[in-house]
Amino acid sequence: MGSSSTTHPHVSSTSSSITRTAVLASPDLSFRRRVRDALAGLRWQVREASGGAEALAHLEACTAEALILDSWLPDLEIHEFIKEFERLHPGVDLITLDGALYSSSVSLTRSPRRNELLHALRSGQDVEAPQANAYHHPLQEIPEDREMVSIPAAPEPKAMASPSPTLRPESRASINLRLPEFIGEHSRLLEVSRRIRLVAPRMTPVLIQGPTGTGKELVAKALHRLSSRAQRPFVVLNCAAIPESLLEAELFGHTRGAFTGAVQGRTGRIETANGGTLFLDEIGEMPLPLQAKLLRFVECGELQRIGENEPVTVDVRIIAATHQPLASLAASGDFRSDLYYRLSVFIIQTPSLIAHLDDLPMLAAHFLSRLGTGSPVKNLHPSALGLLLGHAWPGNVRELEHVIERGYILAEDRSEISVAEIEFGDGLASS
Ligand SMILES: Nc1ncnc2c1ncn2[C@@H]1O[C@H](COP(=O)(O)OP(=O)(O)OP(=O)(O)O)[C@@H](O)[C@H]1O
Repeated sequence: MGSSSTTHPHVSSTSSSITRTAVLASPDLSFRRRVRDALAGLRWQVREASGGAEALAHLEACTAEALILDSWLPDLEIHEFIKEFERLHPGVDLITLDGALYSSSVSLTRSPRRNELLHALRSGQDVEAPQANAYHHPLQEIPEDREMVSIPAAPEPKAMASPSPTLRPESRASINLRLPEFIGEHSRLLEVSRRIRLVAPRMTPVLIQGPTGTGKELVAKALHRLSSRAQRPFVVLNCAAIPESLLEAELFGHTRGAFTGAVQGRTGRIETANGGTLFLDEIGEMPLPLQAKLLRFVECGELQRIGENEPVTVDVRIIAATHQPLASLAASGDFRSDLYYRLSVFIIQTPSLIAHLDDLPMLAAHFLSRLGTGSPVKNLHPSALGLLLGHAWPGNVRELEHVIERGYILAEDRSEISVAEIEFGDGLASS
């Protein structure tokens, strides 16, 4: 795409006929294309990756001399990605874009290729001279021997909620790193991320099982975000929150006058999710007669709105979640076993907080830093942390999130949350 065959004026004779390879990891397609074009003129071959797993796969498959890394990756937590990269590929140069200033800076290992790459990146983005050491890099763990220079902003700001690229099925998914939104390093949590990466690009139905507040909805959203359906709707239906009498109409939709009170027609959640993902939360609460109708839809992709004879074809990926032992319910006849087998082709189990209690300090710090946005971050006094570590956590991570928020508010303008500010779900102060 528009690559130039002329040598860049800023680049010396180091630009030879030899083709070198750089891996470029960024979810931003237009940024990748700009950098690729800029480097092509300097005989750099660029292998593009939309996520971290794909970048690691490229690095394994080719002899790359540099990795150019965006400030955010959709599938891997960036600090851990960098650590893994440096462990596996110590000889490969790393260029990182600064997230805080929005890609206005890069850090780069010192190497003979440094100037050439920098000039190429700048030429692709039409910028001024570099300003050495002009910013504070947000990635604390980047070694200090990396030089900081400025390049212009390229990618658009990325938020977790924004559409992100699909993981290609061939992306290496078995790497033992977590997705950015999952805080914690316990092997059971890493397994959740691994499974999400493996199954997200596929149509396979997924059943998410785990106690309340363990991140089942977080898993469903990540599956959608990393699928080819990411730009299409993600629709949630909590089967426990809607009265049984209304659930069918909510799911399948109805025509005007289909039943008493149906003063106008309504599109059901399945149709609303067309092209995207339908997340059926608390599927174990779905009444048996409705399970039969859902099974029909799962089997043939057709549904009938209440009051209408013609079936409608809808294309949705179904993700279901439950805190109940669905296999036991199916065995006892309280849940349709045929539907159970249809929905549970791939199971992701979210662990209770007690099962990964070592992650509690990290999770608490994460929630505190989120609460501290725009104001000084508060810390937990060691005795308050000890109290948290001794709690049973029936409400899991959600309960922790709420306990931290209460403590944060109760600590008023103090920078430390003490034992006195730790209140568990019963609302009683701990002391
Ligand atoms: N590993 C984690 N890292 C960061 N946040 C988490 C993690 N696990 C859960 N959370 C947070 O905990 C809260 C509860 O998560 P979520 O709603 O996904 O749980 P759930 O299992 O679906 O709960 P329920 O069964 O009650 O619907 C959310 O704010 C979510 O972001």
